[in-house]
Amino acid sequence: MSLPNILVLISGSGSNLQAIIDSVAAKNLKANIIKVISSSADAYGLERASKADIPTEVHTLKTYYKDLPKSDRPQARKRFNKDLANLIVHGNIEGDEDATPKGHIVPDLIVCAGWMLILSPDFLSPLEEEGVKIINLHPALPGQFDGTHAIDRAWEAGQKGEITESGVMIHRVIQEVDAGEPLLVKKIDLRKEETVEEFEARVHALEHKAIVEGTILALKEIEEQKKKDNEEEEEKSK
Ligand SMILES: Nc1nc2c(c(=O)[nH]1)N[C@@H](CN(C=O)c1ccc(C(=O)N[C@@H](CCC(=O)O)C(=O)O)cc1)CN2
Ligand SMILES: NCC(=O)N[C@@H]1O[C@H](COP(=O)([O-])[O-])[C@@H](O)[C@H]1O
Repeated sequence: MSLPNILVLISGSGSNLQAIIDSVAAKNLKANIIKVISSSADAYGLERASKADIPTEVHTLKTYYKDLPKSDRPQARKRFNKDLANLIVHGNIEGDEDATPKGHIVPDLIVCAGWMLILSPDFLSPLEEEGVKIINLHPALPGQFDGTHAIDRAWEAGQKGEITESGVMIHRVIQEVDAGEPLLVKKIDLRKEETVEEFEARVHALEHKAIVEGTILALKEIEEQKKKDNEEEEEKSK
């Protein structure tokens, strides 16, 4: 039985990518990491991937924005998303099916592990058509602090006594940011006496568990769906 293939999207340090790499190496997470794509050329996660002999690509928005007037940025961002989808589905940004590199693999699952750009329908729709599932790690509870700087926002709310708990979640990626169905939610208590750095360290430790468990859950769902599809095909062929 071949292992499922995952592609990881990152933008920064890649500590969650490292948790996935380590879990694959320990054969806890039974999957192939076929590629890491970073939205930043400076992401340390690229080094983590290279050290693990995982192919990497850099796909930066600023490359598309270069020398453009701000009024042209929406169109450039549309192109950025389309090209990223083509890169993942066809192995080239043009989407040229005749130029798909030999041995190119379309992932079963994309894991957003600190990918810090909102993915538009120009990306989501082609991947959905290809049957590729996408999950995201977000350091907050469902509906609590969508978007960026969630850890800082949770800590500040805790300091004000507005909340007593936060958490991390692995959720399906839909157009509405951080609003996709959660696959996994892990809660964490907020402590008044704690600095934001101390809280952040506890959140990251929780993330590193959640990203592995959430990826395993997503892959299990994919495998179960594939089995069901195969059974339906067999029924039809009788
Ligand atoms: N369509 C979706 N795209 C993404 C989702 C999602 O659920 N749906 N999750 C995010 C990850 N994420 C939080 O978990 C997140 C990351 C970044 C942003 C954001 O506002 N990005 C800005 C740029 C911010 C910056 O440069 O500091 C932007 O894209 O313009 C929101 C949520 C991944 N994508
Ligand atoms: N909204 C998305 C978001 O805030 N993602 C956050 O980016 C960090 C990536 O760390 P890493 O690069 O060390 O894995 C993580 O804290 C993750 O929750």
